[in-house]
Amino acid sequence: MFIMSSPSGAGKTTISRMLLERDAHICMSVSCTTRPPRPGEVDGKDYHFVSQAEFDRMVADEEFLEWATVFGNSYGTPKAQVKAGLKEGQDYLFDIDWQGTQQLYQKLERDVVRVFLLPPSIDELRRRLTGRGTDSEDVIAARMERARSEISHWDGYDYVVVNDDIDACFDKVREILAAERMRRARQTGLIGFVRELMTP
Ligand SMILES: Nc1nc2c(ncn2[C@@H]2O[C@H](COP(=O)(O)OP(=O)(O)O)[C@@H](O)[C@H]2O)c(=O)[nH]1
Ligand SMILES: Nc1ncnc2c1ncn2[C@@H]1O[C@H](COP(=O)(O)OP(=O)(O)O)[C@@H](O)[C@H]1O
Repeated sequence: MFIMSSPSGAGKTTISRMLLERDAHICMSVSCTTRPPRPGEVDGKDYHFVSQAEFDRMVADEEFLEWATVFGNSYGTPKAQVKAGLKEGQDYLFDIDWQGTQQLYQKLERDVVRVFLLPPSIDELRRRLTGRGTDSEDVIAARMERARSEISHWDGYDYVVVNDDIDACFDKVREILAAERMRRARQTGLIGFVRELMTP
């Protein structure tokens, strides 16, 4: 479970898309949200867009691995897809906030890798939010307001990467993923091979 969090606008979505395009072994954990779709967002791909009533039902029926309220909207990770995939060794990418990260870490610590992206500066963060052109000025102001408190949660992550140059940032994220895949505990497929090597 490869989690990427950042203050809104720092570049998680962009880096996630690059990773999904270039790494055939990881797929996205698609969250449910009550926020309305942005232009270009596809239901079932970017998010499952659901009503508040449907979200509340899913919470009551314990269908989420974790869920949280962000910017007044509800977001949650549906259990079913991820649990089944993990069992088969599938890697999942999560674009979730610090609250969700904490919940996943508490439940599934050994399977979790936590990466936090930082913007190179507060001014650049504002430029990116404005440049993205998806939010009104009020929403951007609220996201900027929240950015500082989100950044304060950076100590709940294993890795921190500054997203200045996009390609350099992407390379670093890929290196983290590659190294984490090489952890001995995750290479259970090598057990037979190592035994064979040790056999006199
Ligand atoms: N806890 C949690 N957070 C989520 C989930 N899905 C998205 N988020 C977070 O909700 C925040 C807002 O996401 P979004 O509305 O797509 O705007 P963004 O900040 O521009 O990506 C981001 O910090 C996401 O990482 C989820 O399933 N659970
Ligand atoms: N390294 C970068 N340099 C310049 N612009 C960037 C960079 N990374 C992302 N962006 C742009 O900043 C905006 C916000 O990025 P996005 O990936 O949507 O952020 P998030 O998902 O964290 O809210 C987008 O318009 C994106 O194209």
